[in-house]
Amino acid sequence: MSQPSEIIPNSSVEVKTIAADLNSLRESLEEQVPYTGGIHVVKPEDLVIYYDVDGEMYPRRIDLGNATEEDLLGLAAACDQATFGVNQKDVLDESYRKAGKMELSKFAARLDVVASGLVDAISADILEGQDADGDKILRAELYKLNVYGPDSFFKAHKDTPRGETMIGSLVIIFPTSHTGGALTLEHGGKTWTFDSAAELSARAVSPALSYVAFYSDVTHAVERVQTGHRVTLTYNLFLVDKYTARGGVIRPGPSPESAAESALRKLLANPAFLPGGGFLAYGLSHQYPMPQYPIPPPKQRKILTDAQQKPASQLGPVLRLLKGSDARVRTVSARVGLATQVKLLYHSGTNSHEDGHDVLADGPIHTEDVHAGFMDLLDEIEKMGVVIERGEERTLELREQAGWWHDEVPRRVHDPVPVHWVTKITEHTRVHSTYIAYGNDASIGHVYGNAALFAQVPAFGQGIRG
Ligand SMILES: O=C(O)CCC(=O)C(=O)O
Ligand SMILES: [Fe+2]
Repeated sequence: MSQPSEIIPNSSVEVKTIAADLNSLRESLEEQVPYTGGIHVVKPEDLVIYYDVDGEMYPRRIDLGNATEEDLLGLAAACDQATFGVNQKDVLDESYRKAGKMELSKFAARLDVVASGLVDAISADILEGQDADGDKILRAELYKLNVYGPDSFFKAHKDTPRGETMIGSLVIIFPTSHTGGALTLEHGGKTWTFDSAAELSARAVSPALSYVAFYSDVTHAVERVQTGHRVTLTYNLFLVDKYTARGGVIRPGPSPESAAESALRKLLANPAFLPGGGFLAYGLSHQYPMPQYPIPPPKQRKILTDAQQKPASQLGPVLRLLKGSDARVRTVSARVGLATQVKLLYHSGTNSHEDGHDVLADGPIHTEDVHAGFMDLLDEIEKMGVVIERGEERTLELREQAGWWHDEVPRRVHDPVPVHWVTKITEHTRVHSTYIAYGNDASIGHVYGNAALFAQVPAFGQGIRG
């Protein structure tokens, strides 16, 4: 068995430097904590809520800075039972979520998250990785009031995205006396706990409330409340254009992305790095909604020109919505003069992973053309995109997934474009297509394209490397 040439170590100093620089780029992009939380000092009147009670003519007033047990029981009694979303339906299931909820039409909160500085406080963290001079700000829209009495909880879930530009959620926890009800968050295999009750009682600042904001793709749960009442307001967070946003606040100062930027500049200045050009590739660390792809009927497709058929823009909305370290890739790349694009990575191999190629496409594969089975599908995949080199990192990864490997015998001759995977491909954001697979019987086969970020690097001596 001989190893494929691409993973034979080359002892030249240049190659070592490339590995070290790729490593600093990778480390600088390491996943940040996907939430932010703390205590926010407010004015006494910010803790006041007016709410309707069925059958009563006038609203009631509750001061959540000084609420008695009786006041809180009154608020809890005015709530409906909280539901949660399953397959676009609201479901009531007390084994999954036990809490009271009040719709926007039934209450008015004095708290103004923009004026009180809370949106500013979370923006620096939630917009981390976005371009400091960028034109995006956060808008918080009040969504609901919840009351978690004794034994209330909400099991692990992700919040339903409301609209294309929703980036996360903000939860405000009022300083009512309670224990338990910590929020646990999970992302990328790591978990965090934010115990707002403990935070509030540990800090003797008053009046103050506790807040936590997290990205939409973060799984979270509210642990059982042991005593007292945990009263919250939840807000949906949208990423909006600074110039068109109503009443927004511009995020504070630039956050330096300098480590990533200098590693990238050093790579580009190195003549041995992608000498003939290629791609820097980054797996997405967050999840994004993928647009739905209507497949044009065959007759209409015949008369479309190539340019009209070009589906590159279909992935454009994902690029605009990038969060956290994904956004940082785009920002840092732009600073050094590299444009990034979201593309789909298809693999034209069989289950052994070792054969076949990595293929980059600007849109989902047109599987409706595939009628002759699996090999025809592989052809179709290779025709519709750019075949890229595996590179050392990805070859090792595929080999690990397969659990074994053998000599690589390419199925066809190609001219693969060199690529360096800075961070591993993920399966958070993928497009799924079906095709008709012929075996003993015709059946439906499935093929996935995983979205990732790609920066096209010019050949040494050209463009920004000139
Ligand atoms: O109350 C919290 O901390 C989180 C509530 C929540 O996850 C939700 O309402 O979707
Ligand atoms: Fe939630």
